[in-house]
Amino acid sequence: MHSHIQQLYAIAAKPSRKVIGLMSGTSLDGLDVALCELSGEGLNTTIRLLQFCTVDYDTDYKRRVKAVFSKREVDLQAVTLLNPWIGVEHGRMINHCLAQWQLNAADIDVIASHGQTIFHCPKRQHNLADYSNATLQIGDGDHLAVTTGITTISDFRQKHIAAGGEGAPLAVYGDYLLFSSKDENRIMLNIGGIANFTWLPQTLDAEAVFSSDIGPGNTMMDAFIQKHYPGKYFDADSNLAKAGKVSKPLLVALKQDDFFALQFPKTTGPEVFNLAYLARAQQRSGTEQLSHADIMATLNCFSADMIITAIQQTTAALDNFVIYASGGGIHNPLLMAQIQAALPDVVIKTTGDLGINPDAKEAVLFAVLANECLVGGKQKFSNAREGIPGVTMGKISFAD
Ligand SMILES: Nc1ncnc2c1ncn2[C@@H]1O[C@H](COP(=O)(O)OP(=O)(O)OP(=O)(O)O)[C@@H](O)[C@H]1O
Ligand SMILES: CC(=O)N[C@H]1[C@@H]2OC[C@@H](O2)[C@@H](O)[C@@H]1O[C@H](C)C(=O)O
Repeated sequence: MHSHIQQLYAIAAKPSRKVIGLMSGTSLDGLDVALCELSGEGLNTTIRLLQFCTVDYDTDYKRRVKAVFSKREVDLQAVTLLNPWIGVEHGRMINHCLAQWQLNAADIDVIASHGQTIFHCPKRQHNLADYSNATLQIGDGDHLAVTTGITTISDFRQKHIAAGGEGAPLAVYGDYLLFSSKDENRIMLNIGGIANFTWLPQTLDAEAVFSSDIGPGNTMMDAFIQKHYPGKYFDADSNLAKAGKVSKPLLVALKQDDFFALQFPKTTGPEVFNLAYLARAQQRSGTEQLSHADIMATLNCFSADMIITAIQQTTAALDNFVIYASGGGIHNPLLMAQIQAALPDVVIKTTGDLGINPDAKEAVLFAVLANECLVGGKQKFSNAREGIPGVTMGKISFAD
């Protein structure tokens, strides 16, 4: 047996594994690094979040990635150069975290890397008969493995697409395994650049659970701030949005998109929900002259309303469910207040109440997927009807 396969075998046979989960999302704010200890597999998975940090991207990093991020036309050389460059940069960031945590590469069993999505394109978006659902994450796993000296599992989304899914959201796989409960119906709501949710009925019925994107979370608000307030990245504490007034005509126009009429599950990204989308809605509604504050108030309300509608559609016949929120949007007080006001009887907690720091939740998800890649498979979780194939995801890169 090759020593690398032997090493994987040994890791899989351990009573518990130390996995670093990585997530770099659509907000491009930083790399979320979650050191997890996992044991078991499938519904018997147990996890402890040992360490978490977000390594902020500097202006130069953001500029490089933004040059190719969610754009139809880019410099192909830039994409080719960024693929290994991001792998190495993420590797260096992990090395920095390990030093801070006073750990060595040898203390870690595997890294689980999401990479950086630069384009997400389900079939209904490109509409080209010869092509399937497609998504592209860069930040190559081999470069991460060599830079850190740690076996790396990466590029999780391609298998999902190969097996019939849209490549996202993958949250359902981790949420179902970690957060399903016989005691209550749960909505796991993640408000990142794009908002998504997982429905976890207390029946634990694998055929009924699903996750779906909802629409914009922070992405349009962030893009607006970055364009009009150079040097700022988001509307801290919703201060600008709070100073404005929601424009009803603009809000109505923003909600007019075929995406919202589609059944769950569905996926989207900043390729759709961006400043061009806002400009078209302003033009249609004759609201080009609105103040920045009014536009931000309206974008905030747009994100909140679509989240509220998605939750109401999913839980229509139920009043006993709890929302567990995560993602950067939970730090946006106006957004959260609007959701709570529309669902006054619903308890909104965070994944912190379930032992997982809400800022770390997505990085933790990839650690769970890596654990499933190594030791899972006995618990066949799938729902082909909902585009949730029962497959193992991730590609393995060795460090030498
Ligand atoms: N204090 C705050 N006030 C308002 N918004 C905030 C605050 N802190 C964070 N945010 C929002 O959270 C965003 C970061 O969210 P997060 O890290 O979940 O994004 P992501 O992981 O890139 O997203 P995705 O889930 O789409 O991949 C920021 O860009 C900002 O919009
Ligand atoms: C293609 C892609 O990177 N999608 C992300 C993005 O960020 C939020 C939402 O859009 C979600 O669909 C997904 O990430 C999470 C981690 C997921 O797959 O569950």
